[in-house]
Amino acid sequence: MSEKAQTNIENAVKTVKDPTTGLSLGELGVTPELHLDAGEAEISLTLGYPAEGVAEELAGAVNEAVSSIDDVDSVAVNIDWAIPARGGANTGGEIPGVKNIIAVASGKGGVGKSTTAVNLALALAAEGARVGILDADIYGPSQPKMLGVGQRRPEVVEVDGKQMMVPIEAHGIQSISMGYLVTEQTPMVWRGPMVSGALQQLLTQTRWDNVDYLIVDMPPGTGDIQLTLSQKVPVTGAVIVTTPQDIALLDAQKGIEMFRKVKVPVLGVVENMAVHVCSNCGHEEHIFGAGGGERIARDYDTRLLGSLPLDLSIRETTDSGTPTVADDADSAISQRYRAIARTLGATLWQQSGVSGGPEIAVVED
Ligand SMILES: Nc1ncnc2c1ncn2[C@@H]1O[C@H](COP(=O)(O)OP(=O)(O)OP(=O)(O)O)[C@@H](O)[C@H]1O
Repeated sequence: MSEKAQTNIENAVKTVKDPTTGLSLGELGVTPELHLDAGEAEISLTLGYPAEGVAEELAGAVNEAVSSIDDVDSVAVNIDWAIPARGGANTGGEIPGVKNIIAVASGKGGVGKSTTAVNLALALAAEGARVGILDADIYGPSQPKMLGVGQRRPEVVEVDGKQMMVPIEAHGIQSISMGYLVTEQTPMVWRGPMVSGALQQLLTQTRWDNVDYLIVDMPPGTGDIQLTLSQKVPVTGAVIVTTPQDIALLDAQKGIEMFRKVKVPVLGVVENMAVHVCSNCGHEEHIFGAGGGERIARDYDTRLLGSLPLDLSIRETTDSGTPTVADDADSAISQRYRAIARTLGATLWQQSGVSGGPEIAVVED
């Protein structure tokens, strides 16, 4: 194949739009790898986010862009991904075996933060990433139940002379939780002082196995505990979960402001329980109000990553130990979680390397 045909192919591929970001592959900095043999073109693309759900669509678009080029008789497209490590935004140091840490937080309890965190973790895995989840909610750890692994105890192994916990695998993701370490009988008064030390221990003494994304299910609220955690943990970015009520949105704003103070980039907002679809007649109703997530994302110069409906199946599946995405990764609701997961991955990929990160600086009001 001529050099001209090769250049034409490269140029054509670079104009193709990535379905997740809407940006062209050229704008995303993706360089196609070409193997040309007579009229046969084999094109390999490596994205920086897990893209299982859109790989076929993207391959089709590349195929279409290239097949009309002179001298090209057949096209084969391979889509793959290699997730870069973006490092932490503060001085907590790296966590062995973890590339990116994403804190999932909410200003207020009960908005569905843990449900969103676990389904997001499973969605990232369904999209083709290696994922871990760390349940940092010491007062009400819910991940063991949501993942259906109850109060199991992690195995402890020695690595380089150090005692390390082996995460508990469930539905294809690695997990560690305060719930594996404390029992319901652990007195509440012990828990407060334990928080920061215990979390640090969970982070540094867990033998994460080659994780692209570690989702941290943060304790609810924006008090001192959360502030300390966001400073101690080398968080790459944060996701804020909110419901559309004004009161929840106000708390979500506090969450965004908290992460800003400690210079952790807010990757976006997830609006949970955004709309109720009647299971009898299909009527849609915004029982908690409409457009709140969009508004807060706009006001705070971040993005709405997506919305989830108030849906009985989310509660039933997640509360029974097989969260929505693990139950059926292709259902309409799972597709929503997966779209959020892709956008999240792509946002992190495109975030100019915060690796090494700025020095932590708490901005005083
Ligand atoms: N979109 C949804 N539709 C229906 N039920 C939901 C949805 N999201 C969460 N729930 C349910 O709401 C309850 C609270 O959710 P969850 O425990 O995730 O909230 P949380 O914000 O993490 O709470 P806390 O801050 O108290 O830990 C759970 O029973 C969960 O199954």
